[in-house]
Amino acid sequence: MTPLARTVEVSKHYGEVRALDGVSLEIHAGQLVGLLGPNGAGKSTLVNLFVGLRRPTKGLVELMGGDPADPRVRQGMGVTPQETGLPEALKVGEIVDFVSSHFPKRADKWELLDRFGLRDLAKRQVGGLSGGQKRRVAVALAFAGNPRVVFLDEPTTGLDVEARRALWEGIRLFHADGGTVVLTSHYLEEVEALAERVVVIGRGRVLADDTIQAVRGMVGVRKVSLSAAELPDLPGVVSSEQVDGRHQLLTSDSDRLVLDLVASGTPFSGLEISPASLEDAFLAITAKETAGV
Ligand SMILES: Nc1ncnc2c1ncn2[C@@H]1O[C@H](COP(=O)(O)OP(=O)(O)OP(=O)(O)O)[C@@H](O)[C@H]1O
Repeated sequence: MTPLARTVEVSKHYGEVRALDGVSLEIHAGQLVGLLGPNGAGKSTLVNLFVGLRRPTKGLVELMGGDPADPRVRQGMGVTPQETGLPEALKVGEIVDFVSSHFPKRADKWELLDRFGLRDLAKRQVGGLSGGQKRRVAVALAFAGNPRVVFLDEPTTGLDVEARRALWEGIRLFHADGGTVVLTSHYLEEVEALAERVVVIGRGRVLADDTIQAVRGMVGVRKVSLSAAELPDLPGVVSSEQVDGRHQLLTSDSDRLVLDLVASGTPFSGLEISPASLEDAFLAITAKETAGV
């Protein structure tokens, strides 16, 4: 099956900065894909390449079998960039009319506003909206041309829990109708709530491309912290550092680590075990990858 969007061995450099490094990815029709990664991982760069806002330094990017910079190809695509500016003097309904008028297959305005819980704001001037309301309008606009595929770069940034859920619902409805969605996020919870497939990006590379369950297992590392003069080599440790005189070890099997530590006879104190942050988990995946595990 021809992918709806794909990159083949794509690299993108900004001067000395290598934002993407040999990324090959296929997005198929009907998929809801989450691009997950820490700050600076390359997620926005990848989205910008897919939607034709940037050109790759090396490699191939295709959207619906064509060049993403081609206006005919772009008609089938919707995007909400990470940062958007909306004309403050226009009303929400007017902006929807304005944007959808650029597309041959425009979405029904009221249906679109309902989908994203925006009907009550239709007659409000954008300049008077809260940051979260503006963000919801910006995301809804990605759907104004009845696209086949939408790219949403951190769609729920700055939204409270209720607004986030309303937005997720709008995205789910589009997907349930057969639409394809690619969204970026820092939050595993967000990707978990929406996506079936997760692509973990780190330092410009694809670190994992799997189901949400598999990625959750991969990032299910724990942080074991303790005080000890010196630690022996412990199996299963993916990274270790000293913070404020304490050892901090990341492992996917903290029970095993503690048993090995006790068995080694090493004196220690102040043992604490906590779930690792996603940031730590990414580091762990990166460390595994570097070690070729
Ligand atoms: N226009 C630019 N000029 C120079 N460097 C850039 C530019 N855009 C991005 N970069 C760099 O490329 C790398 C990847 O950035 P990118 O914005 O794609 O990451 P990201 O995963 O979207 O991060 P975030 O989650 O913080 O938005 C970073 O090191 C960033 O500083």
